[in-house]
Amino acid sequence: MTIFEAKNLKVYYKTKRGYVKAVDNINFSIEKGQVVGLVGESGCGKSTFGQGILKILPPSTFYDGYMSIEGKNLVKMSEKEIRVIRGKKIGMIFQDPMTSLNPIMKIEKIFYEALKTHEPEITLDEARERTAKVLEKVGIEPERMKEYSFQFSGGMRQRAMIALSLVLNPTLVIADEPTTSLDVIVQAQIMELLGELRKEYDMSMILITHDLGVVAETADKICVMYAGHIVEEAKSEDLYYSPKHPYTKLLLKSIPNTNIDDLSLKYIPGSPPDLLNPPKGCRFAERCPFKKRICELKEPEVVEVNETKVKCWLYSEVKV
Ligand SMILES: Nc1ncnc2c1ncn2[C@@H]1O[C@H](COP(=O)(O)OP(=O)(O)OP(=O)(O)O)[C@@H](O)[C@H]1O
Repeated sequence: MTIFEAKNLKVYYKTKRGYVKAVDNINFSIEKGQVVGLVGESGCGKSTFGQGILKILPPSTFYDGYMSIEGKNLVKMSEKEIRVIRGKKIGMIFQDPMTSLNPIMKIEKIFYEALKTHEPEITLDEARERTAKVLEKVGIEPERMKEYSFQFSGGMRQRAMIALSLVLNPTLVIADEPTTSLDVIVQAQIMELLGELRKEYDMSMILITHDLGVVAETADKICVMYAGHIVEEAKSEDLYYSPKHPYTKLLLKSIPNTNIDDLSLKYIPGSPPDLLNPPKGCRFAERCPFKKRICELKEPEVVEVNETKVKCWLYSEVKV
């Protein structure tokens, strides 16, 4: 069952110099219980997509196309309507836990406030009970709800934010770089926790990261974003073992490994195009080692190759 989908979705920032086309005509879907990784270099539009789903971007942001949660069109929803969805239907986990965990409120108060927004009748005792349960699930002793988030370690704070995103039992959770600020060991623990919770709650999760290595084990499907477009969409193992788009291939090569003898390329030369004025052809053409003439002239369509969707002229039937 499809939980969330986007069709020809555009999310543009309005600036004095024009529109920044951060999410430009993307198609995306996520099924119940599925984890979808959204990966790509910094600035490719991942966070814009994640935050655009919840419409927590500046009020001047332009939305067009279609996106829906359980069939309800979010593009057309008013701020009042979307407030009912935020937290309750769609939860969000940010890179910096302080975005959600107000440092001057005790943990229990933060959870109480979140619950009250959607369940105004809830009592403090009921909220405490629900908070205790969900804190336990993420490995935090319930008594610690009496503390402030600054008394927690980085990993614990991240766990508390995950608990906060789960307390309303949302259908979809969007996790935006949930482990970037943590050390490698804690990073692995948090990823493991997210994997366990996803099974237990049968929730769908969009996992946003610049690091393909992070989503390797957790995601069922991976979407690779480049300059506002999704350029490849494939099952995780297909993406790793049989990448199609030249950008995905380079991205995989740039994953750091522990082999000190391997001094091969660890970054992709060049930089992404300006999204105020993106090129009319393929947006990756300028950096692509396999560039053909058509690539700079015309935007490629998305084609399906062995169940992988790829937006690249190399796979097109059209001979040029
Ligand atoms: N408020 C804003 N106004 C104008 N442009 C913006 C705004 N926020 C982001 N952008 C631009 O939109 C594009 C996409 O940014 P976004 O943060 O979504 O990328 P990202 O892939 O999530 O990168 P990162 O991993 O660095 O967060 C970038 O070109 C960025 O400069």
